[in-house]
Amino acid sequence: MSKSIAVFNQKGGVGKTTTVINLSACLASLGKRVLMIDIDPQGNTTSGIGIDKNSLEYTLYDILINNVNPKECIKATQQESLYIIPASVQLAGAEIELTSFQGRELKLRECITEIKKDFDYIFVDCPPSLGLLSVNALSAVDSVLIPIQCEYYALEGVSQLMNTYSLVKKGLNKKLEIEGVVLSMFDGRTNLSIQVVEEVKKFFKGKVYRTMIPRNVRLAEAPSHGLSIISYDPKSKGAEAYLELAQEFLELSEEVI
Ligand SMILES: Nc1ncnc2c1ncn2[C@@H]1O[C@H](COP(=O)(O)OP(=O)(O)OP(=O)(O)O)[C@@H](O)[C@H]1O
Ligand SMILES: [Mg+2]
Repeated sequence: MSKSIAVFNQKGGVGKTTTVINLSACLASLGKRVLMIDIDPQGNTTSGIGIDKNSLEYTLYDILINNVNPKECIKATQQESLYIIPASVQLAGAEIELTSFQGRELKLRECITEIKKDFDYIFVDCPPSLGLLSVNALSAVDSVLIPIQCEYYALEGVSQLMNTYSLVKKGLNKKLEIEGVVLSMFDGRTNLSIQVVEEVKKFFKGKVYRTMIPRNVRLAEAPSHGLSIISYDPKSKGAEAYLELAQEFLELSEEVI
């Protein structure tokens, strides 16, 4: 069994990268083989897991543009069973260079098809845009995981997000599903957070994970040490939450397959 998931929301700073790194690390700690693919030119997943973006021989750019074999680009991380295809700022150029390619929306799908059987889960960290890199991600995966930040305007942009999802599902990737919606940066002391939870649940019906990720300063600190939260501070509230999310994710995703 093998599943690929795009972590997608075109709104910036909602917790996509934090979720990719920490959910992947938790799943790896539970014995799964996990690959993260960084398709964001910001390269936050790459640096956040401790990889120096300036010392890379190959990145995702080389797979998409130079036809380098994906297997050559997979790097091990400090954690057992956790791997990454890194990104560099070169990817920003890929968005433009790809436009002249035939099958430009399907380059990442070709990549994932070649390596899928080597992993239990593949998570793709999308950039905060609806451009060609995000379309590549949505066209390549089995499902989409949507992080939503518990703040005012949380649902702003969700209709464009769902529109892009529907267009890709209708055209390029008919099997695409919604994996789940995760509420991030939750603060149970504020009415606003509680109100956002209600609204999001109303909008996404049964798709919202029971586990919510609290606002936790340790989660914000971990990437500057190049570590996931379970390596940086395994006793923190953030680590507890992502471990619980990993367990819930496993229960639900293995049910669907
Ligand atoms: N639960 C949390 N508690 C505290 N800080 C958090 C939490 N989740 C994310 N952050 C912080 O909020 C900022 C945005 O998070 P993150 O980078 O994961 O969002 P993103 O959606 O990937 O952003 P972008 O759209 O720029 O790629 C980061 O500085 C991150 O460390
Ligand atoms: Mg990010």
